Amino acid sequence: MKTSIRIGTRGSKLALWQAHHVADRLRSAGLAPEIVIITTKGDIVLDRSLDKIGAKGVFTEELEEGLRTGHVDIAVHSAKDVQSTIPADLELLAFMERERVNDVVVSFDPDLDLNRPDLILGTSSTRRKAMLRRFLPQATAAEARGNLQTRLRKLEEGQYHGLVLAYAGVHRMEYDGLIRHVLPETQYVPATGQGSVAIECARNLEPALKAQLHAALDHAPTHICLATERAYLRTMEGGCSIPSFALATLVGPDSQTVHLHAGLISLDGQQLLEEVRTAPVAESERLGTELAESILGCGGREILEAIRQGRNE
Ligand SMILES: NCc1[nH]cc(CCC(=O)O)c1CC(=O)O
Repeated sequence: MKTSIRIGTRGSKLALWQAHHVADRLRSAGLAPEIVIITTKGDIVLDRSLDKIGAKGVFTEELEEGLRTGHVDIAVHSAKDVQSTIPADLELLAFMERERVNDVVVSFDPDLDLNRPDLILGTSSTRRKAMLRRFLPQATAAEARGNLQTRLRKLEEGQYHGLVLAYAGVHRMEYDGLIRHVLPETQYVPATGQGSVAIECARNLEPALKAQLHAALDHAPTHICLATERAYLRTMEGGCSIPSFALATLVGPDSQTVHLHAGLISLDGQQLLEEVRTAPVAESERLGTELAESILGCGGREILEAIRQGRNE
């Protein structure tokens, strides 16, 4: 069996951190990893917000093409950026152990007060914008696209008082010193997959190699949680640009119960639909699907329809 593994990744600093994290694990498992940088549409189109370029797969398509042609053996993604349904000839082989899931506010102002009346917070996520409108109605949510470094430069230039970002990315880039507030995950529920790294491969990759990669990279509890959240997202039919959220955790004496907190918020923050349900681990995907069906049936469909109509104007 071959031991050299070509790892496909985007070229951003965060993506490269993740690819190196994978490479380290593979080396420990006796494999010889090599990192191959592949540029995606999401890296090139920086002047429009994600919901306008059609967020579906903007960070993944070119990587997936590399898996098909055999140019790379595996592709590394932030799990949050992976579409809810992936092409039939590809599979998600592993989810790596999840980081703290929270959103955080970073700022150069050590005393940043989230309740100041003129607060401007930068974010590019529809979920975060909607949540800010609801939970911090006095604040202005301003568009902040680009990679972490670009956003921090805009922050430094004074375009915002703070940025709302995933703890995971901030921590991986070693900007922990700028974290002023950790937003509670029970209120600012994170996006599906936030904080985990996903490994994708072609279905027809050599089975023994797949097994070895899975053993080296997969974290079983994270995998269960992500499968639950992804089943939720798939049923929500939205991709990453709709303001849905889902956080699964394992609870109970033997971590044999999945606890799912998920929902949908209207863009103006006025309507928040959320539910908490639990199920045995063996029924985790059904839990995700059923919770999504419940949200859709209790007004979620109308929220999604309103968002779609707004976008098409
Ligand atoms: N959509 C961009 C993106 N994709 C993954 C992360 C951070 C790492 C993670 O959530 O795993 C980020 C930046 C952010 O949301 O602040």
